[in-house]
Amino acid sequence: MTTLILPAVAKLNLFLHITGRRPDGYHNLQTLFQLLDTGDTLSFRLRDDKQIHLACNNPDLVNEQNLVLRAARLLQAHSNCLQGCDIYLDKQLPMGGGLGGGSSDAATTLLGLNKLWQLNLSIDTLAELGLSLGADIPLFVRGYTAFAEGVGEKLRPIELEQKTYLIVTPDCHISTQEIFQHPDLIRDTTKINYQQVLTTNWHNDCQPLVERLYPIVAITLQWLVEYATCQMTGTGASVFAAFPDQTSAQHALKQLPPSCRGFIAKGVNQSPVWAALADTE
Ligand SMILES: C[C@@](CO)(OP(=O)(O)O)[C@H](O)COP(=O)(O)OP(=O)(O)OC[C@H]1O[C@@H](n2ccc(N)nc2=O)[C@H](O)[C@@H]1O
Ligand SMILES: Nc1ncnc2c1ncn2[C@@H]1O[C@H](COP(=O)(O)OP(=O)(O)O)[C@@H](O)[C@H]1O
Repeated sequence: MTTLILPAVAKLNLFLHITGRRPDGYHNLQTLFQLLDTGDTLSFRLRDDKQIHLACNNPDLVNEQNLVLRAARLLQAHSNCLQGCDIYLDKQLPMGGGLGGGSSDAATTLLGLNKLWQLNLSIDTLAELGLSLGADIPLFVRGYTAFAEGVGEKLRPIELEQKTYLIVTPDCHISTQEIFQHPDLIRDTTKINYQQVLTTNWHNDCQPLVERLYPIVAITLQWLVEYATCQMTGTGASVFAAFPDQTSAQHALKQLPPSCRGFIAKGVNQSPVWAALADTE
């Protein structure tokens, strides 16, 4: 096998509870990660030399900070691999929107190159490598909808109804770091256990602060709530609502405020990257 084309799907945080702050400044959280069926696509082509090249439909994303390149270089160094690759990233997901696109791209890169370079590293090892690059990456490496604790790396799979979601991203960029460092962030929510996940009050502790700092997010939620119960994902700026079917989601999407991007996606219990990897066997 010398080429591989794999999806890198988005996630939603159906709830995001912040339960404390660790000595290293990171926050302990409890979150319900819902994987979606929609996202970016990555193509990998094997090289016989050690070079790793990235191309992308958005040229601004071609730089050493891109999580795809960082993941590829980390894996190559970790495994002392003598091969390289050409990677093409077809970027479709809004960036910095709380949808985990960058993390998902990184996870798909780890999974894809583990296969292409025939490294046979375990999923635990790939998840650990991923965690050193970002808190959300283990989720996408493991590839199942999950209840998460710790910084989001302690994952327990959970089967959820596969609902249709409308995801709306207002035109603003929110830094995850800014929100976590803010003195007014709610960081003392009572912990729940796995048995309480489906019955607890689903909310996002970052949402009140983000609505205050970025009024465009509050306005977007006010627009969406006219159609369905809605919430913010991650540290924003994207918001989402579940709809009973595709038609009603389409109806709301057609009325989207001009400054927003929106798309419809289905919740899935397993990441499509696993089916795509299985197809290559
Ligand atoms: C909170 C979540 C929920 O999904 O938000 P989104 O990024 O998706 O919006 C994620 O776990 C974010 O994951 P990720 O975006 O990978 O965060 P990282 O790069 O690891 O961290 C960015 C910065 O946020 C802060 N941070 C992040 C995660 C965490 N549990 N506590 C923190 O305090 C740290 O200051 C860190 O330097
Ligand atoms: N492949 C990538 N796709 C998107 N963003 C990336 C990528 N690599 C690095 N980044 C950086 O990571 C930041 C967060 O990206 P993303 O994962 O899309 O958002 P979030 O963490 O809010 O869900 C972006 O603002 C960008 O600077």
